Amino acid sequence: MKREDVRRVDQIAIEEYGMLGLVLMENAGRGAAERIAALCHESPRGANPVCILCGPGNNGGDGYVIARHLELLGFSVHILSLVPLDRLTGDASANASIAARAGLTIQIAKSDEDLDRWIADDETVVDCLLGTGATGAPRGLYGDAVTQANKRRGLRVAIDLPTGLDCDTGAPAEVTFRADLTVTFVAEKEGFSKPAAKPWLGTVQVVGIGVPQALLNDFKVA
Ligand SMILES: NC(=O)C1=CN([C@@H]2O[C@H](COP(=O)(O)OP(=O)(O)OC[C@H]3O[C@@H](n4cnc5c(N)ncnc54)[C@H](O)[C@@H]3O)[C@@H](O)[C@H]2O)[C@@H](O)CC1
Ligand SMILES: [K+]
Repeated sequence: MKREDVRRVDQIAIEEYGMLGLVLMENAGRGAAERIAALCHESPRGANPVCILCGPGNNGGDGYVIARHLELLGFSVHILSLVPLDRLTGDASANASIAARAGLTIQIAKSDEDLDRWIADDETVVDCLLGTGATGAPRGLYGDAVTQANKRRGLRVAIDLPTGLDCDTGAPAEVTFRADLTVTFVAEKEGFSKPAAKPWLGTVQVVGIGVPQALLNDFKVA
């Protein structure tokens, strides 16, 4: 599915079907947390604790939901946000605020040194940095975070798509998150089928976010 179409599905679910963005994000985050937990339990590299890297948009918002559900599933979780929480908006801000009030550990990384210090070598790293709203190669601290994550020995899980991968063309940026598992929402993104994308995706699992079948049919999603 093309980036534009998958974003339209979210938009139509909200604007025409009256679904709440928060509900879609909850479904996305909960589904992803369950897949991450299953992977950690079955893989010898599946470490607990889990480090969740959160970016500025709704992909970051998914990360706060994932953290809350992983804690409920018995994981020790910490969140590294690349932006101060007061810069978040909408559903991402709401979920960050819930996570903060719930006492989840949230650190704000301001430099490459922070990232180096705070991402442990053997923990599972979850990439909620950039999703379908990304344009171009990861800039600044986003590139640094991907580089640091790729150096670690633990499992890596990308949420919706690996940061740095162009989801329409499948072309990786010079710095692209190298996932063992990509949990993607609604449908596989168009670029995932391209040979260039394969080394960055790992196993791909699709998680539904609860939008009605009628809407999926309009976009020819099985
Ligand atoms: N209601 C919805 O729309 C839903 C969205 N979902 C999640 O939301 C994601 C899309 O969220 P957004 O549209 O907020 O987009 P992103 O979360 O991808 O964030 C986009 C923002 O990141 C920054 N950015 C863009 N390119 C960058 C680059 N190359 N380097 C550094 N910073 C960059 C810009 O500030 C941009 O506004 C999806 O991938 C999915 O994970 C899910 O929660 C399901 C529901
Ligand atoms: K991501």
